[in-house]
Amino acid sequence: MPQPTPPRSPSLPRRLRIIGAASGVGAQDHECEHGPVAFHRSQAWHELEHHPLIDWGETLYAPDRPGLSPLERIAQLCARLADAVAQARAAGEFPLVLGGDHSVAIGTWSGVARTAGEPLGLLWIDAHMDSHTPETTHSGAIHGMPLACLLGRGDKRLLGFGLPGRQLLAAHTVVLGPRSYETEEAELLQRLGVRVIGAEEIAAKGFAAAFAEAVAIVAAAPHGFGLTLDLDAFDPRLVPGVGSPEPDGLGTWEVIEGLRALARAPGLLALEIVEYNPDRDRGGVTADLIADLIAAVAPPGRARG
Ligand SMILES: NC(=[NH2+])NCCC[C@H](N)C(=O)O
Repeated sequence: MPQPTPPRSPSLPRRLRIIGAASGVGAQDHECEHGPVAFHRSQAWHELEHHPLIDWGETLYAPDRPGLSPLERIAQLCARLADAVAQARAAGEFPLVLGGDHSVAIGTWSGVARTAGEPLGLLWIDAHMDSHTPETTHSGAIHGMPLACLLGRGDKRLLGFGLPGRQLLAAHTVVLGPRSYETEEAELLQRLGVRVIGAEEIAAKGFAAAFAEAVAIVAAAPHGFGLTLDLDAFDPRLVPGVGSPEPDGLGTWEVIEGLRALARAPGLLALEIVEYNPDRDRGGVTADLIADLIAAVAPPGRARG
């Protein structure tokens, strides 16, 4: 049985285990629940699955029993997801969670923090801030709340999957790319001391400089860090298959290049890609991008053929 990888060792090479988290119930429109299965069936995955160091572990679903509220369904999925991610890490593998709406981040990063034993750094790349609490949300949608939960603020039923209290160190958490948010969530992040590098600041200094600054902050977390990438961070003209498209956004190449560099950073513990909505995809371009993002962090390996 391989031993867990110590957090500060270089991230690569390690086997990458993909865990699908098929939740749509955190959003107003549930279409993202089809994301993991659609990607698993796509031509893009078909080409990637021959990679000798990438495996599809399993796909988890939000339970669908009558009488369960959306929050209870998300809580049950996140509990199982946290365990699956922790198991992958205990087996010495690198977990890559594919969502599903962004509420699944509660499970992913709770599982990673639990195995690290201490709160983490996290780079949150997104068009939104996802930092509402039940008291401040305008929509009631739980995919608008996961970052607040991971910082220890939110409904108690969503806070118990990892470390007691918080899963993240606010001082080593960065939100990169937001261009659609409400005042209350921006205020919470500011109060907690989370660095937010919004779309305007990125436009002013360039993506490469903004990304480098973000990585320097999160990678300085003493017990490791993660990356969660909401596909709606990209410009929907390039990446249409997302749950909550917002005008403008990041280019694809700059982020792929950034991920390539990040994959070599010591301390990167896991990766998450969320909000894939296959219903809105056009000609598979979003699935192709997901495959490119996975390939960017995968260890180099010869194809099994
Ligand atoms: N993961 C996402 N797509 N989040 C969108 C959140 C949008 C809005 N701020 C809300 O709370 O409803």
